[in-house]
Amino acid sequence: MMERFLQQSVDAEEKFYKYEEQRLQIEDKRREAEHTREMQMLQMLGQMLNGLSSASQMTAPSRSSPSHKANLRNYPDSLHLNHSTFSPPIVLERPFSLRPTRPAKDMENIFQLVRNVIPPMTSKKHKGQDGKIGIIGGCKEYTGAPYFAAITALKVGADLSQVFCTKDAATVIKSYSPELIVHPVLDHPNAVSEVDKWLPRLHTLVIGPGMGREDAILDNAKGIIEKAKSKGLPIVIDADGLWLIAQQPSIIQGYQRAVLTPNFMEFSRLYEAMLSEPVETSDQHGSVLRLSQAMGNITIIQKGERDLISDGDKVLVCSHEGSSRRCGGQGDLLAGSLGVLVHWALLAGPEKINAQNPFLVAAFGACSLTRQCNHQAFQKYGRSMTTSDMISEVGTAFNKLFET
Ligand SMILES: NC(=O)C1=CN([C@@H]2O[C@H](COP(=O)(O)OP(=O)(O)OC[C@H]3O[C@@H](n4cnc5c(N)ncnc54)[C@H](O)[C@@H]3O)[C@@H](O)[C@H]2O)[C@@H](O)CC1
Ligand SMILES: Nc1ncnc2c1ncn2[C@@H]1O[C@H](COP(=O)(O)OP(=O)(O)OP(=O)(O)O)[C@@H](O)[C@H]1O
Repeated sequence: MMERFLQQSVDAEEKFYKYEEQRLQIEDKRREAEHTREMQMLQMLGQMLNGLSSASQMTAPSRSSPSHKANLRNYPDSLHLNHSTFSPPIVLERPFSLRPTRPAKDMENIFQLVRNVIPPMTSKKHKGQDGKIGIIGGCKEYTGAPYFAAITALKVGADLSQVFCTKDAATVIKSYSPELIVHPVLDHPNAVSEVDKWLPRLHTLVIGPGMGREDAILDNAKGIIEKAKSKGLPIVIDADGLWLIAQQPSIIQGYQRAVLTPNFMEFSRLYEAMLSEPVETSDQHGSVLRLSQAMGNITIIQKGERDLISDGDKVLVCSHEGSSRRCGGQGDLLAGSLGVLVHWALLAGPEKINAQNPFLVAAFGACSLTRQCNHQAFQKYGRSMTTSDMISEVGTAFNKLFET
C-alpha cells in the first residue's frame, strides 16, 4: 500500500517535471527565434553602417573552446552546451525578487532550472546519493571557514561532508560538529596521496576556505587539484584556493568543471594575473566575461552587491535581496552550497536544465540561497547577525526559494 503510494508520488513528480521541461523547451524556442530576429536586424544595421563607412566592421569575440567533455565521470552529457562559436556573448540581467510584481520571465526560467535539479526525496535512496562533498581547507588560524562550508553543504542536502585540513585544525573543527568527517592530512608529507584515496568517493571538491597560504600547503592543494582534474571531479575554488590560482592560473585554466568564487579583491588579483591590467570597474559585466574567457571559459562568480556569474558566454546577475551586514564567512556558506548544487546540476542532465551550462545554473542557485539566508538572518538579528545565524536559516531559505 505504502509502496504504491510512493510510486504514485514518484510518477506524479515525473509527470510534473516532463510538463515543466516541455514548457521550458517551448519558451526556449521562442527566445531562440527572438534572438535570431535580433541578429538579423543587427546584421541589416551592420550592412547599412558599412554602406555609410566602409572602414567599419563588426567583430565578435571568439571563445577559446577546450573540450567541454573531458572526463565526465558518470554524469549525463551535461556539458554539451549550445554555444555558437561566433555569436556575440549574451548578457542577461537577471535581477531577482520574491515580490510578485517584479519577476523577469527570464529570471523565473533560470530559477525554475535550479528547482528542476533538486533531487526528489524518496525512501529508495542510500546514504551518499544526494551528495558527498569534500572541503580542502582549515589550518591553525582558520577553523571557522571550512566548518561553515562543510556544514552548509549538509544543510543544503548533501549526505556526507568531509573536511581535509591540517593536523592542528582537525580537533577544533571536529569539536564544532559531530556531523563532519575530518581528516588531519593537509600538512602530512603524503597529503596528496592521502586525499587522492578519498576522491573516488566524493562528488565535488571545494578548495580553499581557511586553507592558509603556506607554501607547503599550497603545493599540496595544487597536487590535489591535479588529481581531481584527472578524475573529472567538479571543483569549486574559493578564498586561499584563489590565491594559489592567481599565482599559477594554469593549474585550473581550461578546466570547465570548475567554478571560481572571487570577492572583489580576489577577482582583481586574478584579473591582473590573467589580463595584465587593472580591472575595468566601470564595466563589471565585461570584466567578468573577459576573465572567464581568459581562464578558458571556466564559470566565475564575482561576489558583491550584485553577484555576476559568467562562463565567458553569458553573464547572469543575481541581485536577490540580502542585507547590509557583511560579516566574515558568508563566502564560505556560498562555497559549501555551490558544492552541492554543482553535483545536482550535473546529475540532473541537460534535459532538466534546458541544455544550459549546469555550472551557471548551480551558481545562480547558490548565490540566491546565500543572499536569502543573509536576508532572513538579518531580519532576526540585525547588526549582531553572524554567519552561524545565516547557516541556521539554510533550511527555511531553501524551502522558500526552491520548494514552494
Ligand atoms: N571564521 C573563519 O575562519 C573565517 C576565515 N576566513 C578565511 O580567511 C582567509 C583570508 O580571507 P580574506 O577574505 O581575508 O582574504 P584576502 O587576503 O583576499 O582579503 C580580502 C580583503 O579584501 C577586503 N575586501 C573584500 N571585498 C572588498 C571590496 N569589495 N572592496 C575592497 N576591499 C574588499 C576584505 O576586507 C579583506 O580584508 C581565507 O582562508 C578565508 O577562507 C574567511 O572565510 C572569513 C571567516
Ligand atoms: N554588498 C553586498 N550586498 C549584498 N550581498 C552581498 C554584498 N557583498 C557580498 N554579498 C553576498 O555575500 C556573499 C559572500 O560574499 P563576500 O564578498 O562576503 O565573500 P567573501 O569575502 O569571500 O566571504 P568570506 O568572509 O567567507 O571570505 C556573496 O555571494 C554575495 O551574495
